[in-house]
Amino acid sequence: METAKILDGKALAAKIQQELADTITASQPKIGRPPGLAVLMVGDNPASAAYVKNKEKACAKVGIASFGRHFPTQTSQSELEAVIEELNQDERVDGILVQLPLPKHLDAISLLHKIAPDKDADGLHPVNLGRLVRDEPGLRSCTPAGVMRLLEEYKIPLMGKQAVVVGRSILVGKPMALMLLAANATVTIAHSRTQDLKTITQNADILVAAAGIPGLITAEMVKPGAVVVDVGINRVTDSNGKSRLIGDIDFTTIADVAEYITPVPGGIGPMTVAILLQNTVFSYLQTNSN
Ligand SMILES: Nc1nc2c(c(=O)[nH]1)N[C@@H](CN(C=O)c1ccc(C(=O)N[C@@H](CCC(=O)O)C(=O)O)cc1)CN2
Repeated sequence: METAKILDGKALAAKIQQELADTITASQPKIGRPPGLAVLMVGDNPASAAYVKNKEKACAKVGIASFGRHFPTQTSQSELEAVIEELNQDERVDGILVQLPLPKHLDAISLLHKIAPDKDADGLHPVNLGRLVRDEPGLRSCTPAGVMRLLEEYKIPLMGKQAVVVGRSILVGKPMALMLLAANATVTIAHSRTQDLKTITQNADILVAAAGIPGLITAEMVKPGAVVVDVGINRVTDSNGKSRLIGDIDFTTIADVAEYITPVPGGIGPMTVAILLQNTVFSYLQTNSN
């Protein structure tokens, strides 16, 4: 087998961002304001701070106004709920998201419930997850929707294929499985308690690694010719003290087995941000459609 073809999320994300910028330029004179996104960040997690900065930079690039707020670690649940309620009422704001993970004393799920479903830029509100379960239009979770968009761009067939999702988080694993199912794949979800993971992954035509465990998927766990999507974003420190980002798969060896593969960085990460912007513009256009 030749070396796998790269599913280039960075290039596709740039294309989506350009399309969104054009849509905003065309719509803004009629609507009278730009789309707005509010990213709420609590505490000082350096990775989260970098992702939030990245999201705000991407917003500025396409013409989305940022209404982000940064709160100290000790902020209470009720203070955050009040801010979300205020943003729900703010007509300049089309999308709201709470950057995850949150400090331990906060209940993320109950905060997500407070976001107005039509401003739920992350697609994590129960109403939007329900719409996904029922195959109805709605705001979709950014990372899995980014995976689907990338597979579509490269015309990867999904109908009737065996898809295995490793990971069952509400952010990625569960919505990912539902989206693959909606595309008529036969879906298996594996997780930390799965026995004999290798036997399951070896059967996958489409393998999505979203377990948050660096290098979990190795070449012998991959079916020759499979499409391997790496959702992992793990920062590790080399023996020489240098920090770098790696995914959940052993990229170098799997590239010799798979037909398509996503890199980290440059794969699903940029797609997550592109879909977030897309969700915000979708809400903006929906709100102002009459
Ligand atoms: N509320 C949310 N919280 C979190 C989400 C999310 O979708 N919604 N996902 C992750 C973090 N994340 C976005 O928030 C995210 C992570 C990584 C990237 C990205 O573009 N990564 C680059 C590399 C960046 C680097 O060098 O560090 C890449 O993969 O090429 C974007 C978004 C958890 N929290």
